[in-house]
Amino acid sequence: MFHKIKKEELTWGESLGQGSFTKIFKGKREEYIDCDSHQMDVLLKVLDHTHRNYSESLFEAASIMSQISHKHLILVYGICAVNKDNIMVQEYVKHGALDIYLKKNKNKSRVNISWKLEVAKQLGYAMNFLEDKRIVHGNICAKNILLTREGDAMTGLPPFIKLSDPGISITILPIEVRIDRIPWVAPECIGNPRNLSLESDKWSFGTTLWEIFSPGDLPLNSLEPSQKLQFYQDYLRLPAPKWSELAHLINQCMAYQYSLRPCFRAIIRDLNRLITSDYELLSDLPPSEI
Ligand SMILES: N#Cc1ccc(Nc2nc(N)cc(-n3cnc(CCO)c3)n2)cc1
Repeated sequence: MFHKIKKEELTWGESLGQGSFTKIFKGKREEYIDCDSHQMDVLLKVLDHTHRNYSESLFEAASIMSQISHKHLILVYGICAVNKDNIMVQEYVKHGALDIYLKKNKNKSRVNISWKLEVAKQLGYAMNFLEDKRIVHGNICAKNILLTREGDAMTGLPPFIKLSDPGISITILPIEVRIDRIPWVAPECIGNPRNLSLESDKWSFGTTLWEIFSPGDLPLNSLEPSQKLQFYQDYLRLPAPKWSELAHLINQCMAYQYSLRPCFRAIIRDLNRLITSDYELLSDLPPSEI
């Protein structure tokens, strides 16, 4: 399951925003290594009191991430559940969530094509690891990608990302939330969330690729819920990026027929082809032209 953390071990820091049904805070965790104490930066993900009924799902998310270890998966130290509070304690990732980082840096030369391809490839490695272990994540999106290292084009140091926990499972969330999460939630999961599978993670990966390469836009952000539903009923596609090979990979992942979606080994191979392809032609285009 997961390690139980005592409230006394934790010191609360600044609020860092919120996830779905959770608030996140920076914190410190006191821990004793060979009987002298160490203070470690942690991220405290607190379930909203109004959604205490979801605590089991938060614990399930913590448990899944605690059972596996991979360099591109977030490290979860454990859970602290005292009286009304349900808190997931995880490693503090220096640069926070990718969706916010992309918005803040959308015209910065640092966040260029090779930077984005490197991030996409690392996410592919994390997903391939989960696929090999038959573990469904269920909430792949740029908001759940955390940036450990920004990278530096000058020294050729690549960025480094970690995939966050999935949070409250889509399988217990109301239909309104599923519709609101179109186009990240795969079509087969809208009618019946129990269709959540390794294949639906591939769909979400495609949407996340679109996010990474869009200049900080949110896909279908301007659509009403009913229009989002119609988007799926009409088998529509996201606006294709100009880079046709990238558009092709996104559309393969976002195949309405889930058996046609490529495995992550194939996705990584295609990403490597994009990396070695003549994208130099593209790299002097402004990001919005990709
Ligand atoms: N300014 C700023 C700043 C904000 C956050 C962090 N660090 C951090 N570490 C984590 N382990 C998780 C998250 N996190 C962010 N958003 C979510 C909700 C969606 O998962 C989770 N952020 C660092 C700097």
